[in-house]
Amino acid sequence: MNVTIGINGFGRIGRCLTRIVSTTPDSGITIAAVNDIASADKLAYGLKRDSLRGVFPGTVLSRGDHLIVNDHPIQVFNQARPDRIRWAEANVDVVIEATGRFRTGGQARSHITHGGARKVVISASADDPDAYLVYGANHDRYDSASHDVISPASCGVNALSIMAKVLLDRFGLHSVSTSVVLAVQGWQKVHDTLIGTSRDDPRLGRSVGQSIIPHNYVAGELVSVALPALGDILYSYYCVPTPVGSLAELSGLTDRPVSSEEINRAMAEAAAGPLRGILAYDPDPTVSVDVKNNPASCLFDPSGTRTTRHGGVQVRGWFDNEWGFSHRVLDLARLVGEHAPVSAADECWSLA
Ligand SMILES: NC(=O)c1ccc[n+]([C@@H]2O[C@H](COP(=O)([O-])OP(=O)(O)OC[C@H]3O[C@@H](n4cnc5c(N)ncnc54)[C@H](O)[C@@H]3O)[C@@H](O)[C@H]2O)c1
Repeated sequence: MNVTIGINGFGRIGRCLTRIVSTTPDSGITIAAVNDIASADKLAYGLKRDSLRGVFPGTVLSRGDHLIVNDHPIQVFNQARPDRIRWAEANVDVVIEATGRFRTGGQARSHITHGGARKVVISASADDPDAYLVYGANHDRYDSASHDVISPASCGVNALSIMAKVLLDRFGLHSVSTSVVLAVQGWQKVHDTLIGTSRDDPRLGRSVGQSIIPHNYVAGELVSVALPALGDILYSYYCVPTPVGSLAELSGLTDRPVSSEEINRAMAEAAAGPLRGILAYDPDPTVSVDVKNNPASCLFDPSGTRTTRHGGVQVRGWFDNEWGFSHRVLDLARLVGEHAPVSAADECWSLA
C-alpha cells in the first residue's frame, strides 16, 4: 500500500523527508504536497543545495505552485496558518507537521479538522498529542481509532529508548539516567540574542558557536513514557556546535550483574534481528561525524559500555539527529497511513 503524505515546513526535517522518499525505490510513500512560508523557487533551491547533505542526487524544478522532483509533481501551498492549508485538495492522507511552530496536539489537529487530512505526525516532542510512539520501542501501541495526532518524541529520545529497550527486555532495567549531546539546531543563534528565541531560558539564545549550552529539555522524560517499566528517569541535555551527529548516553541498574560483553552481544543481536534498521552496531572506534547519513535511530558504540559488580550499566550510541529521525517519522507515517482508508487519488496513482 502507498501512503500519501503532505509536509508542513520544508526546513531541515522536511527536506530530509523529501530526500529519503525521493531516493528510496519502493518507499511506500508519495509526497503529494508541501506547505511553507517560503516560495516554491526557494524550496526547490533548498532541496537542490544542502550544506550538510550535498547536492540533490536527482532533478528538482519549481513550476508555478509545484515542485517537480525526479519528474514527480508536488503541490506547494504558501500558508502561515495550518488551518488554511487545503490538504484534501491534494488528497493528502497523513500530514507531517515539521515547522516546529505548531507543536501542540490542538494546533496540529487543525490539519485534520480544517485541512481534511486523516492523521498527523508531529516531527517533535509535542505537547498533548494523542500518543507518543517511538518506533521500535512502543509503536505497537498504536490505536488507529483513538490516535490521530502522533508524536515520535525527539531524536534523542528515539536513540535512548532503543538502547533502553534492549537492556530492559534482556536484563531488566531501572534507576535510569540519560544524557544527550545534540548537534546544532536551526532555531539556535549565531550571536547572542535576547529576544525572538521563543524559549524561556536565556541561555538558548546564546551564540551557538562558542558554548556548550545546557537545555532543560523535558523530552528526556519521554523515554519513560515510551517504556513505562523504566519508572522515573533523570536526564540532561546539551547543545554543542557540531553541524550534525549527536550522542546519547544512558546508565542505570540491571536486575542482575551483567558484563560489558553480554550487553554488547545483546545490542549486536538486536541490531541484526528484531531492531534491524532502527538500531545499528559499529565495532570501529567512532566519533559523531561517522553517524552522518545513518538511517538508524541509534548507532550503538560498544566501546562506551561499562558495568559494575552490582548491576550498574552505562551505554553509548550516536545518532544523525536529522536523517535517522526522519526515517522514523516516515516509519510512523506508513504505520498510521496504512490503517487509514485509501484515498481516491492513491488508487489513481497505483493504476497509473
Ligand atoms: N533538525 C533536527 O535535527 C531535528 C531533529 C528532530 C526533531 N526536530 C524538530 O522538527 C521540527 C522542525 O525542525 P527543523 O530543524 O526542520 O526546523 P527548520 O527551522 O529547519 O524548518 C522549519 C521550516 O518551517 C517553515 N515555517 C516556519 N513557520 C512556518 C509557518 N507558520 N507555516 C509553514 N511553514 C513555516 C520555515 O520556513 C522552515 O522551512 C522542530 O520541531 C524540531 O525541534 C528537528
